[in-house]
Amino acid sequence: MAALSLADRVVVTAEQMQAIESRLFAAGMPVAALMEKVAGLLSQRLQMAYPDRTQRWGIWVGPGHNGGDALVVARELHLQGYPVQIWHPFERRKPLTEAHLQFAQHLGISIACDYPEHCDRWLDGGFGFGLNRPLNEATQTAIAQLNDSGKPILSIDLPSGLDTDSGEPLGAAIRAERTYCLGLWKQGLLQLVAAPWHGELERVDFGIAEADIVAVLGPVPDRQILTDEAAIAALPLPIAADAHKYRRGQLLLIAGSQRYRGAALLAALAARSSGVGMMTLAVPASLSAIAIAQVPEALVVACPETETGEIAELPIDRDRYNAIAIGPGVGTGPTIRTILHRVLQQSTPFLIDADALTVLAQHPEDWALRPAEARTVITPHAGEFQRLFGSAPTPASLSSAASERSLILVRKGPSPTVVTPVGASWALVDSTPALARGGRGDVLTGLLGGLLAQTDAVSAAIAATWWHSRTAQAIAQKQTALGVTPTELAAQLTPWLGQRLQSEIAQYLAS
Ligand SMILES: NC(=O)C1=CN([C@@H]2O[C@H](COP(=O)(O)OP(=O)(O)OC[C@H]3O[C@@H](n4cnc5c(N)ncnc54)[C@H](O)[C@@H]3O)[C@@H](O)[C@H]2O)[C@H](O)CC1
Ligand SMILES: [K+]
Repeated sequence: MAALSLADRVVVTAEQMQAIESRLFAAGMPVAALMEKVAGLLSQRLQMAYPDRTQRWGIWVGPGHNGGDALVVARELHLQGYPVQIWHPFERRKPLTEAHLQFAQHLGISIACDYPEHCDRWLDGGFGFGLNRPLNEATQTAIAQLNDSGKPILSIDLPSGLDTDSGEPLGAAIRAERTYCLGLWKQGLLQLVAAPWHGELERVDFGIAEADIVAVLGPVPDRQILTDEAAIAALPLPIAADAHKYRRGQLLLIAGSQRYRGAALLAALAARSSGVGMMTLAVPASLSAIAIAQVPEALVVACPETETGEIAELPIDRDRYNAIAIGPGVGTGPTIRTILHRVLQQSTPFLIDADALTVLAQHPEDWALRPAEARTVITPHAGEFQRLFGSAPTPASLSSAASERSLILVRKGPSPTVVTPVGASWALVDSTPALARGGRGDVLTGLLGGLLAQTDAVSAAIAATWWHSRTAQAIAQKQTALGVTPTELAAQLTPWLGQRLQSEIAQYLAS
């Protein structure tokens, strides 16, 4: 696998991108030359992706350099024989943008001040990382016209209107089919709130020197992209030659209730795929027969159950586990809280999800039971995060939750993100919306729990997040998004990883 450059991995705020850009300019790179280079690369990409020269391109041009980029692309597309229509509904513009607008006019490209109909596709060069205040009404109307046109929109750098750091629309935002992020990943694009707007994400590398990135972000940047490289390194592979089932990790998975039987099975099947050495599966007694039938390698503990079919108590006396996971389908009754208390007080690495998170959200004082040095992982979706911490998951709220509670946190949803107590984070860029489906969280919990028994908590979180999202993407590619059932996901984890690691496995066997 080719080593990735720092530019592939880092995530920046608007301020950081501006600081990096300023270093390039101060070192002698002319602003116009950089725009020419970046927009030239983008224009080549667009010509490759959209070779049909009968299709008319609409180019929405804003007042700043995002608009300048769009004008360079407009010029190149025009010169390559595409019909091009510019729309520039702004009175003022930066000098470089003005120069490109004049040149476009000189070339005879049609420039409209009012919304032009009859474009087959739009390029959004309205605003990029320079957007610094809410959009006025006229611009919001322009964005609505573009979004309502029904034509595909491709955004330059960011969908216009999105805040570069938070990913929130500042009044309105372009709903892009694809966003070509320029140079470095912008933090806002990787936030949950940005998901409805950015479409497919693609980065256009333009060769920013590592020294300039390091000068602004430091040698080990806090916020990183969750790359294949990082995830594969985080897997508990290769397995040591002296491995023994007890040394390969022992997991206690506490899951299921009469009401939610499937959750326990999905989690257990996924845990099995993690390669965990031994799994003890604690379920209500009435589920034990089906659990043994489905996951014969698990040591199934049939727990006494409450009247409502939840686990009443945990008939396990020794703590010999490398990790404990609780949550999928356990229910939220008082006995679950008692079990949670017991596990919280131990120092065993602990993964808490689903119903168990609901119980904790109802009793935040229970967090105090956790020893400070113990590793705790939680995997909330946005709603669970809101209930637990009282705010939507944002870069700031995620890192303060992780540091205050000393948590390794996996924020589920689009661009799932792993956050650590010391403020490091890894965001997966292109997850699949096909994962938004009941039961997928149970699969993630099982997989992560199994990995947690074998490796450190941060590695387990990184590896599980990547593994389960990438497997889902592979299923969606073959069987459409409709085919990404949690059952199929659990079943495909191992085959997909085997296929993905074929070259690594061959190298390992040859060595
Ligand atoms: N990163 C790089 O190295 C390169 C970036 N390029 C492109 O340039 C934009 C950033 O350009 P900038 O001029 O700084 O900002 P914008 O184009 O996003 O727009 C700023 C422009 O708009 C005004 N403004 C801000 N907010 C509003 C508002 N709400 N309503 C109206 N006007 C607003 C502001 O005053 C400015 O005049 C980056 O995204 C890239 O696309 C380079 O071309 C290549 C290298
Ligand atoms: K844009």
